[in-house]
Amino acid sequence: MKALSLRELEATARSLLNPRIHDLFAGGSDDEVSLRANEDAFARLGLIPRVLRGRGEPRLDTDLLGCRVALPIVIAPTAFHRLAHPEGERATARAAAAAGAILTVSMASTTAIEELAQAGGPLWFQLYLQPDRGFTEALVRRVEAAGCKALVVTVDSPVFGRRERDLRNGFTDLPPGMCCENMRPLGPDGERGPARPIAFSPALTWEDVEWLRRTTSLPIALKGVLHPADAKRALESGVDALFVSNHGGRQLDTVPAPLELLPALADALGGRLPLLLDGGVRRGTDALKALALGARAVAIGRPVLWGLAVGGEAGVAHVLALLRSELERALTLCGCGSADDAGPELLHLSRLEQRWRTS
Ligand SMILES: Cc1cc2nc3c(=O)[nH]c(=O)nc-3n(C[C@H](O)[C@H](O)[C@H](O)COP(=O)(O)O)c2cc1C
Ligand SMILES: CCCCC(=O)C(=O)O
Repeated sequence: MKALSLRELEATARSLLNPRIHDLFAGGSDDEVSLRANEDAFARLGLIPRVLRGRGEPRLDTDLLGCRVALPIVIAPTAFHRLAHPEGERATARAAAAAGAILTVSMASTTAIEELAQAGGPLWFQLYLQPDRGFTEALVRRVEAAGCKALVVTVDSPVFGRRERDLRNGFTDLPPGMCCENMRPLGPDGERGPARPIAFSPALTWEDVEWLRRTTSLPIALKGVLHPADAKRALESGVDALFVSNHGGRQLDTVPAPLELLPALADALGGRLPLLLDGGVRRGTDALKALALGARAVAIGRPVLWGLAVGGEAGVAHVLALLRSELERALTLCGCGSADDAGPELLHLSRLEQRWRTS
């Protein structure tokens, strides 16, 4: 029986997964305050529909960083898909391609980027800038050659978050036979060396982003920019988009939900950069709320892992199909013909917030 919602799918995945793997996917850092905040923020924000607008069937297709996509829902980068299903990222890539959705391939993907490109769908590649610029540049060339359409540079990880579930469970490394395939340097004959560990560096600066800007002509999105002052700084570095994200509550704990930070970031940027949002998106109404507050698209992390765990490619296809139909229904119920029709007037802001936003 197919799950009727992402919540049902999550429960099924939990019953199927090894508890250590489930915790690795589900967990957040420290007290998991941010993890809980992400979903709560959507539940707390109400929608007030418009009626009798006659907009017909809503359209979901849009442009994201030069890619024409069938829906404003992107697959966020998540590590280690082969821990969820033997076909791992290959299954995810096929489901994304069939749905016309972008897959953001994690730097910690357990499948090589060249294999994922064979699925034929649009791919973005997530990068942790490595202190070894030579390695980073070689990886950028590799993902360019594989046909990736953008780089998503994660900037919220100057050090890895402390995930107490993994410490308790003793999860330290991938099992034998699995590694971060894109961390294996390619030799001159195309043979792959042993995988390097991913470095998380507190020494990175905007200059490193500007170096990357000079090094590639691919569009660059920065993932994990949350402060309006950093959003403005990002404009100067020549990047093309921002992911408003607290890394699914896995890095700095007690960071508010991205949904709550979105309005201030949208105000600071005044439309000069497209914003994507991830963290806690589990329903079409969640996606609609983010779009109404100014996001161009949302991204989903854990739901894809639940889909993979339950049904491999078909499971991920089901996740995308559920969210797609829920978003269509939510737009229709709000009297919107597309995301362009969805603005903050659909949101039930408290009196206090209304006063703040109009002052
Ligand atoms: C198991 C797991 C692995 C992740 N791996 C990465 C990663 O390799 N790189 C990255 O930038 N973000 C990573 N993230 C964060 C996601 O890209 C995304 O920000 C987050 O999962 C969104 O929240 P959601 O899971 O509530 O949808 C990971 C998240 C999870 C749950
Ligand atoms: C070395 C793997 C990094 C994955 C990651 O970013 C996460 O688990 O949140």
